Amino acid sequence: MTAILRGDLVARELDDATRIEVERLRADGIDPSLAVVLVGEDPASEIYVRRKRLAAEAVGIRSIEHRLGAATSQQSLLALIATLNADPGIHGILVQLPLPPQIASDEVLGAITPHKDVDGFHPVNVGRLSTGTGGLIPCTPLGCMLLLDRVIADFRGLKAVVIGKSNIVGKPVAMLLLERECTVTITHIHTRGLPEIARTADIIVAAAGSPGLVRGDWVKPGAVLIDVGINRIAREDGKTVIVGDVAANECDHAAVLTPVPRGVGPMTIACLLRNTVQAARLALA
Ligand SMILES: Nc1nc(=O)c2c([nH]1)NC[C@@H]1CN(c3ccc(C(=O)N[C@@H](CCC(=O)O)C(=O)O)cc3)C=[N+]21
Repeated sequence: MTAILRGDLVARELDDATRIEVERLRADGIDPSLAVVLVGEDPASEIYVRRKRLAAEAVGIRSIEHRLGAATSQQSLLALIATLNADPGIHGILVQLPLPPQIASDEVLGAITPHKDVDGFHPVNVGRLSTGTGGLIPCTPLGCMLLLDRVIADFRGLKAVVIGKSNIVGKPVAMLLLERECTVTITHIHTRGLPEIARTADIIVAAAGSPGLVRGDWVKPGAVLIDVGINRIAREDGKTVIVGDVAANECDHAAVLTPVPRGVGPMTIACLLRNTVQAARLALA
């Protein structure tokens, strides 16, 4: 029988620790503050930005939102980022993705000063992750590792298969698994023989953005499944539901599975808040 690893419950514990850290920072004269920049009116982004604001306020982090129109130029966005970089009262900066087509995301993400880059997407933080030299760790990959820490005591030598090669999840989570001395195979939906490769895994991190991709016969008995997928699909009754990348109903021979929703998603937000207090602590140094 599969153990369901509820990310929303683990996130709540993380938030309790973050709340205490916020109080400590306040006592040291720092009011941890997160600036979230939203460009355009993407409905999913609205949901996530709202969730981030509510979660930040619940732990005492000041959340400031900057909403720009969909036609905003890259230059105007870069000017706002420069202002936020220079503002000593702002400790974390997050520019909600995706951005409208006229804006080059990598230029924008590269413009955020690395010590305020609470997404961990800046090349400096990516480099620090790759070399294991500190820095801010991307929220979803960090959330995956904190969930795995709940069920795995010793990672050394375990076989991990990451499905998905995005800069946001696939590549960084593979690095974190490597740091733990797993043997890591990074795959993607075009990988030939993907089911056979997945079947060798003690740990599967499914981050391909492909609903129900990981079938039951891709999973060896006793494997641990981290489902990062957040796929919105329309049901027969026309309602939109969120499903993961794992065909959960076929995987009751797995040892552990994170559900979608209430799995990795809430951990992403909890780790954003944790990164924000880490960045604020840096401001004290
Ligand atoms: N610069 C940037 N950083 C991000 O971290 C970032 C982003 N842009 N763009 C969009 C993605 C997506 N993302 C999620 C956050 C929380 C949930 C989450 O809490 N999901 C709930 C369900 C939410 C719902 O009902 O839709 C769950 O899985 O239980 C999901 C997805 C952060 N993102």
